[in-house]
Amino acid sequence: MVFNWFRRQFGNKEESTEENLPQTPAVEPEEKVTEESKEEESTTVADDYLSWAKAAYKNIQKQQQPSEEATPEEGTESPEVSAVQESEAQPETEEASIAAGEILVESEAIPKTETESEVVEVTDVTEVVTETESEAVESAIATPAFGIATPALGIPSPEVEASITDTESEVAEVTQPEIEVTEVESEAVESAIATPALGIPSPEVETSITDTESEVAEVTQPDIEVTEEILAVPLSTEAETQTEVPVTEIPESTVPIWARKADREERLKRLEATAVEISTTEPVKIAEQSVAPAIEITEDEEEEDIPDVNIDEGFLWSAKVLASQGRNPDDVSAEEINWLKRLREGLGKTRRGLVNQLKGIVGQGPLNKAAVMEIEALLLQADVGVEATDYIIKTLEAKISDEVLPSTQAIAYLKQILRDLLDKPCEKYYTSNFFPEKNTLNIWLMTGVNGVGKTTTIGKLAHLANKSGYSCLIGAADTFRAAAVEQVRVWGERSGTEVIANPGKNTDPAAVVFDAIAAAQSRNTELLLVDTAGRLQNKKNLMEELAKIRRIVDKKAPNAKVESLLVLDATLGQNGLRQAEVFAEAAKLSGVVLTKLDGTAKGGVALAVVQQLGLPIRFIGAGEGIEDLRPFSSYEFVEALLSG
Ligand SMILES: Nc1nc2c(ncn2[C@@H]2O[C@H](COP(=O)(O)OP(=O)(O)OP(=O)(O)O)[C@@H](O)[C@H]2O)c(=O)[nH]1
Repeated sequence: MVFNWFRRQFGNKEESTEENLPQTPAVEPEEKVTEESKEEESTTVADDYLSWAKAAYKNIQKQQQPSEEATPEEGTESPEVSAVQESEAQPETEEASIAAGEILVESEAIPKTETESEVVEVTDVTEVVTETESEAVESAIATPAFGIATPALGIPSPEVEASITDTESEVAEVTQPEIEVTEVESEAVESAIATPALGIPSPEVETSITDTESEVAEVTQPDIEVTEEILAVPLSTEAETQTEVPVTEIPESTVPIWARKADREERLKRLEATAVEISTTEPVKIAEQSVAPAIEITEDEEEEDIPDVNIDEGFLWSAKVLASQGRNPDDVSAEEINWLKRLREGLGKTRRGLVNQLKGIVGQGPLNKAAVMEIEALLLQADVGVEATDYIIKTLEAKISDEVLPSTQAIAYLKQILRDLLDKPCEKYYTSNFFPEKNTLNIWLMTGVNGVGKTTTIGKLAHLANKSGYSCLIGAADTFRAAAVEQVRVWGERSGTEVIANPGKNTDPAAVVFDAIAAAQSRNTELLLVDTAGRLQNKKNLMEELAKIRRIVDKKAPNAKVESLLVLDATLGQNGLRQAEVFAEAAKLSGVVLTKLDGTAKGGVALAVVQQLGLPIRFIGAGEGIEDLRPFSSYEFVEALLSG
């Protein structure tokens, strides 16, 4: 099942309406935690979170099982899958190819599964010894639907070669009894059954498949006569017609008959005369179904790469954070746990500076004026910024003038103030949930000066979108800097996302945006990420260019959901905010992506960004890896910042 990272939930691709969305995780739990924390920080949650953590751990183990066992998820009948697997693993099948290999002197050992190119080949069915085995191989090959009976042991069978490409697939001609497997063009899914006939002709079958329909294109010869000697194994349960492979005679000689030149012509004639007419679209479906699981399994193994999860201190902390947000342990992925661990590690520097001292302050007794002043100094040092610090301190002072705040509650209350501050922009002007809408063109314009991590962020977002089930495209519209397009391309490759670019010099970025939108529209892309120039000769140029891009977007894609994200480098602290103000003026910004939160003691800048720019933080980056960017959650951020 796809885990939608933008929505932070498992779910099918169709659930995309706002109404279906869960509340921003931070809101409810925060309130809950705050109430509970009047006594002790999150007591109920603390009591429960261990059982929650255990349940989540079991759930994650369960999630990891299917890919380990390579069980198909859907759309495939399990017998077919196991058939594929068996056929790969069975020594008998192996023997079959070896045996066939003996017959076909020239033929190379053809792998049964070429996983990388999504090719499945199964060869040399002839030698399959038992009925079960041949069935297994056959269903893997998807010949069943052709209704061709496959002979066992030494009895000829048709040579079928099927290929499925993006738009078409073919079952290639069987021209000779020899095993002659032609590798069909790359990017194809190829099923090839090359069954050497020991002197017995095979039918010729040719099938072509298109996106929406499949057909057996040519059947050159009708009716195959079947002799009693044939161990006809029905290949299909679904095919309405079954045809059995003709056998005229089985040579007694151990020398394969096909090897005798004299017989060759005669066999070819017989082959033509016995070609089978098959007319159905079923075969293709079965072929696809049969092949698909093998590919899915491979992709799972190669791409999903579910990280190991151990119940360590980081796991328990992550579990507590997720449980506090009302998350269901059955609905949590290993990646979420790992991301929270990374975030916490990333914010370690800021936290160590802040928390230890905070604890020192609040540990001295009820929060008083002197303690508040010390907290103020700490916040300023953590680059929270003057405005945000003023807001926090004022709120804190108001609280302590109303009631005496026991030291045990001080940090909990401070956390609540920080969360409120971070969520403030979403109260009035911005939506709290930020995600691409399904089945709609979403265009996200990415802005920010060079070096802040804009390209990296685009790649990470594309990766996140792809793994969350969105179709994604990147438009490389930063044409001002020569290397920018190349960098975007690299991230496009890394994330498996196509990049629309114009390699020409001094290309108009608006033209690239135009092309990218056209491409996105023709492909029904759901998320188009547009890289824009980070620096121009002056502020006026920058503003003009961004405005022009926006005009093109509005004109060319009036129905698209357009967002504009500013990428900011957390390590720049307050200095980054000055750049941000320029962009905030130039582009109608929807939010901020804060990068490089790892390895900086200036993580507090997130609060300054929100307070000074009035913009919500939408994503945070805490590392250079493709997985190191996730949607922002004020709750998780504050926990990672202040939970020692
Ligand atoms: N530690 C850390 N490094 C990051 C993060 N995001 C990006 N970087 C690094 O920052 C550097 C600049 O990133 P880019 O994505 O090239 O930045 P850019 O804004 O596109 O800048 P140009 O490439 O100059 O246009 C790279 O070395 C990235 O690996 C992050 O979250 N954490």
